[in-house]
Amino acid sequence: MRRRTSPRRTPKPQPIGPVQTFHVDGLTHEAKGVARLQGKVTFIDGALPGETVTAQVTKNGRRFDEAILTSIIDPSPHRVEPACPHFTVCGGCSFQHLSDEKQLAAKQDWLKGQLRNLITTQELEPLSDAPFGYRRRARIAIDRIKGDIVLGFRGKASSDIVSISQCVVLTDGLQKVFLALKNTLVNDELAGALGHIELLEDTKGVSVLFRLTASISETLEAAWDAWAEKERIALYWQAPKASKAEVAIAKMRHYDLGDLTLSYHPQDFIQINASMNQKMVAQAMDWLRPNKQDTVLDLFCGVGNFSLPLAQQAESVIGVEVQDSMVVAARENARLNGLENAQFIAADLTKPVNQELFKTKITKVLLDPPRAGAFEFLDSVIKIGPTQILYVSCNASTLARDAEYLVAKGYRVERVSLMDMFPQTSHVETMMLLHKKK
Ligand SMILES: C[S@@+](CC[C@H](N)C(=O)[O-])C[C@H]1O[C@@H](n2cnc3c(N)ncnc32)[C@H](O)[C@@H]1O
Ligand code: SF4
Repeated sequence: MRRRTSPRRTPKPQPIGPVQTFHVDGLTHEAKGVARLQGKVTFIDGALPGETVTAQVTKNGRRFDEAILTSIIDPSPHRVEPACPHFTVCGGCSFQHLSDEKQLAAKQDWLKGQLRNLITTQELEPLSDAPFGYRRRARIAIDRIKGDIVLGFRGKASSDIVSISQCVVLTDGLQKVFLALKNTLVNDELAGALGHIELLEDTKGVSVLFRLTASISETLEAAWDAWAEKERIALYWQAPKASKAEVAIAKMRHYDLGDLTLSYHPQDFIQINASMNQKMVAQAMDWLRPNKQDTVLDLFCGVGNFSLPLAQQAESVIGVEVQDSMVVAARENARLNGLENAQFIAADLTKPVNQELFKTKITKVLLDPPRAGAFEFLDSVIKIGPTQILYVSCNASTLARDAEYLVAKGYRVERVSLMDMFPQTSHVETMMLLHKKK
């Protein structure tokens, strides 16, 4: 069986200087302590503001140095014991050494900086939930290091795969299946044919997707199908070079959202934090307050995560999504939930706009784009002229760019919320409500 070649590795940083003492007075977005030595900024991974630490420089830059922490002389009162044994080496989390309260405060400070041209008197309204056990989807990397099979995530300081025995941000269901999988897989020939593994938990239970990089025998496949049945796991196989469409479409997944049920393909986008998703959708409904006078345009709608709750309250909803399979799922979701007032259009929102969108009088727009933002579609939104725009963003810098444009074209920022979808990581989600100026 042929094994894939490993991607080029970023080596672990090595000390290049003596151990020195630093006083830390700031924190970067990636949770690095900021200190100054003879006027030069040094970023120290693992150090917190207010601490006196010793560290060794690993990289000399023109404007700043980078260093690794060697000891903490005077710890911050906000330092906590990381809940995960892999925290210092795994790249998945960056904030487990800081109390939950201070993590949120650090994210708020950072977000205020990103949105400094947009928010003046508005408070950043926080939305948060459980700090651990929230992640219902994960991609597990697999590698062979010194002859041993390693399952885990990419490292903090290097691109090597770090072997994981427990991951406390995963849901309980995924933590259990990860352990069962790891114990069975490490000594099995399937490991040599895997590119990565995707774990997913939803209302239907747990599913595992094996992404193959080499073909395997029917006997091996049957043995793993039997394992999955015994563990009550839905198993998906993605053959080498197979597209998403070739992964058993018959076995759609589903998740509940309030009194709605949404089906989706296991490789479709869904929000990773289920309980925060419930809260986020509820907040969107509360801020937009759709009513029977409203036709709402839900841009980047996925399988209808916002469109369906909107359709329960608005006169009608039009969802737009680039992936045909998700548009089909969204239509099916509206039908299964008895919502006849939601229609879905397949369109690429970075390309010239679909004229169908301008035929109906749209009163409110919800935007939930990927990290690149929605800049290409903003002139069309302005032409549509909704009274309210609700922007949900996973990238504060593209949100700032897009919102500044909307403000320049006649909208004002009404409310902003920092949604802590991924506690322990530096990731920040934002919701912003804009109103058309009179
Ligand atoms: C952040 S997800 C939001 C999905 C949905 N609103 C939800 O809450 O589940 C962004 C969605 O935009 C879609 N998308 C990405 N690029 C797009 C484009 N150029 N045009 C339209 N949709 C796009 C993705 O397929 C994905 O479903
Ligand atoms: S992603 Fe999981 S394994 Fe990695 S540090 Fe976070 S909790 Fe630990």
